[in-house]
Amino acid sequence: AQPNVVILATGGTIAGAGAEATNSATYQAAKVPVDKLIAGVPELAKVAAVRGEQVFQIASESFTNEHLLTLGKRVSALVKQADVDGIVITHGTDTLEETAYFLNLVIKSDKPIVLVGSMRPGTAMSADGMLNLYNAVAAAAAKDARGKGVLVAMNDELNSGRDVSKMINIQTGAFKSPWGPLGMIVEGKNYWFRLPAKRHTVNSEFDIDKIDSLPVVGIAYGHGNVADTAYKALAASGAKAIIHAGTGNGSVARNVVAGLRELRGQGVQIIRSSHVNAGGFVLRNAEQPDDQYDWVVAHDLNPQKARILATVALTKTGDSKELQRIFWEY
Ligand SMILES: NC(=O)C[C@H](N)C(=O)O
Repeated sequence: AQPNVVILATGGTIAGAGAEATNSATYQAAKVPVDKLIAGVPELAKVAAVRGEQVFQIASESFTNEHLLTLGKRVSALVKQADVDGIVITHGTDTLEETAYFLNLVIKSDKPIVLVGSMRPGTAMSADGMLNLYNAVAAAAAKDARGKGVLVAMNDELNSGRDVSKMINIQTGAFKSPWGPLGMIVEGKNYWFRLPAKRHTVNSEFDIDKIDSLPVVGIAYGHGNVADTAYKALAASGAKAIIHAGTGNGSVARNVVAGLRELRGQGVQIIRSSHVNAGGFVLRNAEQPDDQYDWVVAHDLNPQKARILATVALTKTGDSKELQRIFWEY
Protein backbone atom coordinates (compact mmCIF):
# COMPACT_ATOMS: atom_id res chain seq x y z
CA ALA A 1 0.00 0.00 0.00
CA GLN A 2 1.10 3.56 -0.59
CA PRO A 3 2.22 5.69 2.36
CA ASN A 4 -0.41 8.14 3.63
CA VAL A 5 0.65 11.77 3.70
CA VAL A 6 -1.51 14.59 5.06
CA ILE A 7 -0.91 18.06 3.65
CA LEU A 8 -1.71 20.79 6.18
CA ALA A 9 -2.08 24.04 4.28
CA THR A 10 -1.50 27.36 6.02
CA GLY A 11 -1.25 29.82 3.10
CA GLY A 12 1.83 31.73 1.91
CA THR A 13 3.14 32.30 -1.60
CA ILE A 14 2.87 28.62 -2.46
CA ALA A 15 -0.88 29.36 -2.34
CA GLY A 16 -0.40 32.78 -3.94
CA ALA A 17 -1.75 34.21 -7.18
CA GLY A 18 -0.63 37.14 -9.30
CA ALA A 19 -2.28 38.99 -12.19
CA GLU A 20 0.30 38.12 -14.87
CA ALA A 21 2.84 35.37 -15.49
CA THR A 22 5.53 38.06 -15.22
CA ASN A 23 4.48 38.84 -11.64
CA SER A 24 7.07 36.83 -9.74
CA ALA A 25 7.18 39.22 -6.78
CA THR A 26 3.92 41.20 -7.00
CA TYR A 27 0.97 39.02 -6.06
CA GLN A 28 -1.34 38.10 -3.22
CA ALA A 29 -0.28 35.32 -0.88
CA ALA A 30 -2.71 32.78 0.61
CA LYS A 31 -5.36 32.59 -2.15
CA VAL A 32 -5.39 29.04 -3.52
CA PRO A 33 -7.14 26.36 -1.39
CA VAL A 34 -5.34 23.12 -0.55
CA ASP A 35 -7.49 20.91 -2.81
CA LYS A 36 -6.50 23.04 -5.78
CA LEU A 37 -2.82 22.87 -4.79
CA ILE A 38 -3.03 19.09 -4.69
CA ALA A 39 -4.96 18.89 -7.97
CA GLY A 40 -2.26 21.06 -9.54
CA VAL A 41 0.36 18.34 -9.01
CA PRO A 42 -1.23 15.04 -10.15
CA GLU A 43 2.19 13.35 -9.81
CA LEU A 44 1.73 13.40 -6.03
CA ALA A 45 -0.45 10.31 -6.42
CA LYS A 46 2.62 8.38 -7.61
CA VAL A 47 4.47 8.82 -4.31
CA ALA A 48 1.71 8.81 -1.68
CA ALA A 49 -1.98 8.69 -0.91
CA VAL A 50 -2.44 12.37 -0.20
CA ARG A 51 -5.21 14.26 1.53
CA GLY A 52 -5.34 17.94 2.40
CA GLU A 53 -6.57 20.06 5.29
CA GLN A 54 -6.83 23.82 5.23
CA VAL A 55 -5.60 24.83 8.70
CA PHE A 56 -5.20 28.55 7.95
CA GLN A 57 -5.08 30.68 4.84
CA ILE A 58 -2.64 33.45 5.78
CA ALA A 59 0.62 35.05 4.78
CA SER A 60 3.21 33.74 7.20
CA GLU A 61 4.34 37.16 8.46
CA SER A 62 0.98 37.19 10.27
CA PHE A 63 1.61 33.97 12.21
CA THR A 64 1.06 34.38 15.96
CA ASN A 65 1.78 32.14 18.95
CA GLU A 66 -1.85 31.01 18.73
CA HIS A 67 -1.29 29.83 15.15
CA LEU A 68 1.75 27.85 16.34
CA LEU A 69 -0.30 26.20 19.09
CA THR A 70 -3.20 25.32 16.79
CA LEU A 71 -0.93 23.91 14.09
CA GLY A 72 1.26 22.06 16.58
CA LYS A 73 -1.70 20.38 18.25
CA ARG A 74 -3.12 19.33 14.87
CA VAL A 75 0.23 17.85 13.81
CA SER A 76 0.53 16.03 17.13
CA ALA A 77 -2.95 14.51 16.78
CA LEU A 78 -2.27 13.38 13.21
CA VAL A 79 1.11 11.75 13.86
CA LYS A 80 -0.55 9.60 16.55
CA GLN A 81 -2.86 8.10 13.91
CA ALA A 82 -1.81 4.72 12.52
CA ASP A 83 -3.09 5.72 9.08
CA VAL A 84 -0.74 8.72 8.82
CA ASP A 85 2.85 8.07 7.70
CA GLY A 86 4.03 11.62 7.15
CA ILE A 87 2.97 15.26 7.27
CA VAL A 88 3.61 18.07 4.83
CA ILE A 89 2.92 21.66 5.88
CA THR A 90 2.61 24.28 3.18
CA HIS A 91 3.66 27.60 4.66
CA GLY A 92 4.66 31.13 3.72
CA THR A 93 8.40 31.50 3.59
CA ASP A 94 8.73 34.58 5.81
CA THR A 95 8.31 32.74 9.12
CA LEU A 96 8.65 29.16 7.86
CA GLU A 97 11.94 28.80 9.75
CA GLU A 98 10.18 29.71 13.01
CA THR A 99 7.32 27.25 12.63
CA ALA A 100 9.72 24.50 11.53
CA TYR A 101 11.86 25.02 14.64
CA PHE A 102 8.80 25.21 16.91
CA LEU A 103 7.49 21.85 15.65
CA ASN A 104 11.00 20.37 15.86
CA LEU A 105 10.94 21.21 19.59
CA VAL A 106 7.43 20.10 20.57
CA ILE A 107 6.21 17.19 18.41
CA LYS A 108 6.82 13.78 20.00
CA SER A 109 7.09 11.64 16.89
CA ASP A 110 9.74 10.31 14.55
CA LYS A 111 7.36 10.36 11.56
CA PRO A 112 8.53 12.74 8.82
CA ILE A 113 7.20 16.29 9.15
CA VAL A 114 8.21 18.39 6.17
CA LEU A 115 7.58 22.11 5.68
CA VAL A 116 7.47 23.59 2.21
CA GLY A 117 6.83 26.94 0.60
CA SER A 118 7.66 28.73 -2.59
CA MET A 119 9.29 31.99 -3.54
CA ARG A 120 7.06 32.58 -6.59
CA PRO A 121 3.28 32.22 -6.82
CA GLY A 122 1.90 29.36 -8.92
CA THR A 123 0.76 31.85 -11.57
CA ALA A 124 4.33 33.04 -12.29
CA MET A 125 6.79 31.83 -14.92
CA SER A 126 9.21 29.29 -13.43
CA ALA A 127 6.98 28.92 -10.38
CA ASP A 128 8.81 26.80 -7.81
CA GLY A 129 5.84 25.59 -5.75
CA MET A 130 4.88 22.51 -7.78
CA LEU A 131 8.28 20.85 -7.65
CA ASN A 132 8.81 21.89 -4.03
CA LEU A 133 5.46 20.34 -3.08
CA TYR A 134 6.17 17.16 -5.00
CA ASN A 135 9.55 16.79 -3.30
CA ALA A 136 8.11 17.58 0.13
CA VAL A 137 5.43 14.89 -0.24
CA ALA A 138 7.98 12.40 -1.53
CA ALA A 139 10.26 13.21 1.41
CA ALA A 140 7.42 12.83 3.92
CA ALA A 141 6.41 9.50 2.37
CA ALA A 142 9.91 8.04 2.70
CA LYS A 143 10.89 5.82 5.64
CA ASP A 144 14.45 7.15 5.45
CA ALA A 145 13.20 10.61 6.48
CA ARG A 146 12.07 9.34 9.89
CA GLY A 147 13.82 10.42 13.07
CA LYS A 148 15.68 13.34 11.50
CA GLY A 149 13.59 16.07 13.11
CA VAL A 150 11.35 18.48 11.27
CA LEU A 151 12.58 19.09 7.74
CA VAL A 152 12.26 21.81 5.13
CA ALA A 153 12.19 20.66 1.50
CA MET A 154 12.78 23.48 -0.95
CA ASN A 155 14.93 24.05 -4.02
CA ASP A 156 16.09 20.39 -4.13
CA GLU A 157 17.54 20.57 -0.60
CA LEU A 158 16.51 18.90 2.66
CA ASN A 159 17.38 21.21 5.51
CA SER A 160 16.93 20.79 9.24
CA GLY A 161 14.01 22.85 10.53
CA ARG A 162 16.27 23.90 13.37
CA ASP A 163 19.05 25.37 11.27
CA VAL A 164 17.39 26.62 8.12
CA SER A 165 16.72 30.30 7.55
CA LYS A 166 15.35 32.48 4.77
CA MET A 167 18.48 34.25 3.56
CA ILE A 168 17.19 36.25 0.59
CA ASN A 169 13.75 37.51 -0.35
CA ILE A 170 13.68 36.99 -4.13
CA GLN A 171 15.54 33.95 -5.44
CA THR A 172 14.23 30.38 -5.28
CA GLY A 173 17.38 29.25 -3.44
CA ALA A 174 16.36 31.35 -0.45
CA PHE A 175 16.61 28.73 2.29
CA LYS A 176 20.02 27.90 3.66
CA SER A 177 21.41 26.45 6.86
CA PRO A 178 24.60 28.00 8.25
CA TRP A 179 25.87 24.43 8.81
CA GLY A 180 24.74 23.10 5.42
CA PRO A 181 21.76 20.97 4.35
CA LEU A 182 21.13 17.46 5.71
CA GLY A 183 20.59 16.14 2.22
CA MET A 184 19.21 16.61 -1.25
CA ILE A 185 15.98 15.50 -2.86
CA VAL A 186 16.11 14.82 -6.57
CA GLU A 187 13.22 13.44 -8.62
CA GLY A 188 11.44 12.54 -5.41
CA LYS A 189 14.31 10.55 -3.88
CA ASN A 190 16.13 11.55 -0.68
CA TYR A 191 19.93 11.56 -0.49
CA TRP A 192 21.27 12.07 3.07
CA PHE A 193 24.67 13.43 4.05
CA ARG A 194 24.47 14.36 7.74
CA LEU A 195 22.24 14.26 10.83
CA PRO A 196 21.16 16.95 13.31
CA ALA A 197 23.32 17.10 16.43
CA LYS A 198 20.77 18.90 18.61
CA ARG A 199 17.85 17.43 20.58
CA HIS A 200 14.55 17.35 18.73
CA THR A 201 11.10 15.72 18.54
CA VAL A 202 11.16 12.36 20.39
CA ASN A 203 14.29 13.39 22.33
CA SER A 204 12.92 16.79 23.30
CA GLU A 205 11.73 17.57 26.84
CA PHE A 206 8.91 19.69 25.37
CA ASP A 207 5.53 18.33 24.34
CA ILE A 208 2.84 20.30 22.54
CA ASP A 209 0.14 18.18 24.20
CA LYS A 210 1.17 19.75 27.53
CA ILE A 211 1.43 23.35 26.30
CA ASP A 212 -1.74 25.46 26.24
CA SER A 213 -0.35 28.96 26.12
CA LEU A 214 2.93 30.59 25.12
CA PRO A 215 4.52 33.60 26.84
CA VAL A 216 5.42 36.75 24.94
CA VAL A 217 9.09 37.06 23.97
CA GLY A 218 10.22 40.19 22.14
CA ILE A 219 13.19 41.00 19.92
CA ALA A 220 15.09 44.31 19.90
CA TYR A 221 17.73 45.20 17.34
CA GLY A 222 21.29 46.28 18.07
CA HIS A 223 22.79 49.00 15.85
CA GLY A 224 24.83 52.18 15.99
CA ASN A 225 23.36 55.07 18.01
CA VAL A 226 21.01 52.62 19.76
CA ALA A 227 19.09 53.42 22.97
CA ASP A 228 17.33 51.10 25.42
CA THR A 229 13.87 52.40 24.43
CA ALA A 230 12.71 49.30 22.53
CA TYR A 231 13.90 46.89 25.25
CA LYS A 232 12.06 48.82 27.94
CA ALA A 233 8.90 49.10 25.86
CA LEU A 234 8.89 45.34 25.25
CA ALA A 235 9.28 44.62 28.95
CA ALA A 236 6.57 47.16 29.83
CA SER A 237 4.19 45.42 27.43
CA GLY A 238 4.69 42.08 29.18
CA ALA A 239 7.61 40.33 27.48
CA LYS A 240 9.01 37.60 29.76
CA ALA A 241 12.25 37.49 27.80
CA ILE A 242 13.93 39.83 25.34
CA ILE A 243 16.11 38.59 22.53
CA HIS A 244 18.90 41.04 21.89
CA ALA A 245 19.41 40.87 18.10
CA GLY A 246 22.91 42.08 18.63
CA THR A 247 25.72 43.27 16.46
CA GLY A 248 28.65 40.89 15.89
CA ASN A 249 29.10 38.44 18.74
CA GLY A 250 25.85 39.65 20.35
CA SER A 251 27.65 42.73 21.58
CA VAL A 252 25.65 45.28 23.60
CA ALA A 253 26.10 49.04 23.29
CA ARG A 254 27.30 51.00 26.31
CA ASN A 255 24.00 52.93 26.28
CA VAL A 256 21.97 49.76 26.59
CA VAL A 257 23.85 47.67 29.19
CA ALA A 258 22.45 49.45 32.26
CA GLY A 259 18.88 49.21 30.97
CA LEU A 260 19.22 45.48 30.31
CA ARG A 261 20.69 44.87 33.77
CA GLU A 262 17.76 46.75 35.26
CA LEU A 263 15.26 44.64 33.30
CA ARG A 264 17.01 41.45 34.39
CA GLY A 265 16.68 42.68 37.99
CA GLN A 266 12.94 42.93 37.38
CA GLY A 267 12.85 39.29 36.26
CA VAL A 268 12.99 39.68 32.48
CA GLN A 269 15.33 37.16 30.82
CA ILE A 270 17.96 38.78 28.59
CA ILE A 271 19.12 36.56 25.73
CA ARG A 272 22.02 37.67 23.54
CA SER A 273 21.78 36.68 19.88
CA SER A 274 23.34 38.16 16.77
CA HIS A 275 21.97 39.54 13.53
CA VAL A 276 25.03 38.81 11.42
CA ASN A 277 23.79 37.34 8.14
CA ALA A 278 25.68 34.09 7.76
CA GLY A 279 24.62 32.80 11.18
CA GLY A 280 25.82 34.43 14.37
CA PHE A 281 27.56 32.32 17.01
CA VAL A 282 27.39 33.99 20.38
CA LEU A 283 29.86 32.90 23.04
CA ARG A 284 29.06 33.10 26.72
CA ASN A 285 31.05 35.74 28.66
CA ALA A 286 32.62 37.06 25.46
CA GLU A 287 31.69 40.72 24.78
CA GLN A 288 29.64 40.83 28.02
CA PRO A 289 30.01 39.16 31.45
CA ASP A 290 26.94 36.93 31.19
CA ASP A 291 27.70 35.07 34.44
CA GLN A 292 27.84 38.33 36.35
CA TYR A 293 24.73 39.85 34.72
CA ASP A 294 22.77 36.58 34.73
CA TRP A 295 22.13 36.79 31.01
CA VAL A 296 21.76 33.92 28.53
CA VAL A 297 23.41 33.48 25.13
CA ALA A 298 21.50 32.15 22.12
CA HIS A 299 24.41 30.00 20.86
CA ASP A 300 24.07 29.85 17.04
CA LEU A 301 20.34 30.62 16.91
CA ASN A 302 19.35 33.72 14.98
CA PRO A 303 17.06 36.16 16.82
CA GLN A 304 13.78 34.77 15.44
CA LYS A 305 14.78 31.19 16.27
CA ALA A 306 15.98 32.29 19.70
CA ARG A 307 12.51 33.76 20.25
CA ILE A 308 10.93 30.39 19.46
CA LEU A 309 13.21 28.44 21.82
CA ALA A 310 12.81 30.98 24.64
CA THR A 311 9.03 30.92 24.22
CA VAL A 312 8.92 27.13 24.45
CA ALA A 313 11.51 26.90 27.26
CA LEU A 314 9.70 29.46 29.42
CA THR A 315 6.66 27.16 29.53
CA LYS A 316 8.81 24.88 31.71
CA THR A 317 11.34 27.04 33.53
CA GLY A 318 11.99 30.57 34.70
CA ASP A 319 15.55 29.76 35.77
CA SER A 320 18.30 31.40 33.71
CA LYS A 321 20.74 28.47 34.22
CA GLU A 322 18.13 26.06 32.89
CA LEU A 323 17.44 28.39 29.99
CA GLN A 324 21.15 28.46 29.14
CA ARG A 325 21.32 24.66 29.27
CA ILE A 326 18.35 24.51 26.90
CA PHE A 327 20.02 26.96 24.51
CA TRP A 328 23.11 24.72 24.37
CA GLU A 329 21.14 21.51 23.87
CA TYR A 330 18.48 22.48 21.30
N1 LIG B 1 7.30 33.63 -0.26
C1 LIG B 1 6.38 33.80 0.72
O1 LIG B 1 5.73 32.86 1.07
C2 LIG B 1 6.26 35.16 1.34
C3 LIG B 1 4.96 35.50 2.00
N2 LIG B 1 5.00 36.86 2.48
C4 LIG B 1 4.65 34.59 3.20
O2 LIG B 1 5.49 34.36 4.02
O3 LIG B 1 3.53 34.17 3.32
